[in-house]
Amino acid sequence: MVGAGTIGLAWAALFAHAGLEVRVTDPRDDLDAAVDDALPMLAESIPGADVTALRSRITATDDLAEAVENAQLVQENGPERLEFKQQLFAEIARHAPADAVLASSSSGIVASAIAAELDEDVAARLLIAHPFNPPQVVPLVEIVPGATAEEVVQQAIAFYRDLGKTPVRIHKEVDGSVANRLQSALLRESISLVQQGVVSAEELDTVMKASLGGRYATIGPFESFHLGGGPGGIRHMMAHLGVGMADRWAELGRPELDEPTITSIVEQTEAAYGAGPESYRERARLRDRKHNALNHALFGIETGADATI
Ligand SMILES: NC(=O)C1=CN([C@@H]2O[C@H](COP(=O)(O)OP(=O)(O)OC[C@H]3O[C@@H](n4cnc5c(N)ncnc54)[C@H](O)[C@@H]3O)[C@@H](O)[C@H]2O)C=CC1
Ligand SMILES: O=C(O)[C@@H](O)C(=O)[C@H](O)[C@@H](O)CO
Repeated sequence: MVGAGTIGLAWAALFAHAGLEVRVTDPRDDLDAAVDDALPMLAESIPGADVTALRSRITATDDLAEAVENAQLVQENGPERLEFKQQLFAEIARHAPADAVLASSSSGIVASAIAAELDEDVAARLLIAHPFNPPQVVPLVEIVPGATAEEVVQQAIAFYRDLGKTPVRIHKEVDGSVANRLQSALLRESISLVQQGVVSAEELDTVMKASLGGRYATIGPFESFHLGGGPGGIRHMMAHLGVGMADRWAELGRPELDEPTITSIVEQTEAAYGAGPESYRERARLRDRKHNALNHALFGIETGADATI
């Protein structure tokens, strides 16, 4: 595990819960304390996890070479800067085994860009394995190959599936892959509606949770449109509502994320959900309890070898 921040520590707890020996490396001077401080809340959000058992499988070291020297898979969770990740993977490749899978959690940087200066055999082992925060709760991992060898892609998909995740292979490298692009589109319109005074930030969240949030946890956008068409399905929906929906695209907002907008969104969000470490812990624990209950309900319904959420 390279990088022990929000995502790296969460991955470390999940990997450890799966019985893996995890070596976490990060230059932060409070690395051991960061692991010890994060584990109780992480364990609480992983059904059946035990803090002591997790900690026994996690070794923290500021020596990257020591951390990756025997790794089967390296999960990189460093700062979201291309040059940084290029240098980091060059160093990882120098010390990790020649057959190690090299995965980056990156939200928007593509594997081809990270591997641009790396040898072909290293690029063939490098891919994006992008989680959604928090990785130990949200099922999705977007598997986005670059010049990655097919057997490495398959190895990675199997690894994250065995971890209990829902890996989805993305077939083309685009900034933000799929989930983040969808999230960006939604946030853009959300900010536009709040900026116009149509709803407050908290009211928008309620609209989302009371409609699309639950809907898209159970059926996706296309199945939803299909079922919305009744027996006529998506064919009827396209004829019936498709044109109106397309016309509305021209009306969607393009807000500027300028200082007044940022201030308004921040003030409304903090007024609704608090701010600071204590508030973060309280809201994050609530988030994780609700999402785990949802996971249990959804996975409990669709069981069997080909269960998909
Ligand atoms: N925070 C989020 O919601 C999500 C973030 N990601 C991605 O995960 C990656 C990490 O993001 P966060 O955990 O949020 O960032 P973070 O800022 O919480 O953690 C980054 C960590 O990298 C460490 N670091 C800096 N230089 C390093 C080095 N040379 N070697 C090892 N570690 C080093 C820092 O000390 C820090 O602990 C990014 O690529 C981000 O795009 C992916 C999904 C969600
Ligand atoms: O929201 C998430 O968990 C992921 O989509 C992310 O990659 C990050 O939050 C990212 O969107 C921040 O820009």
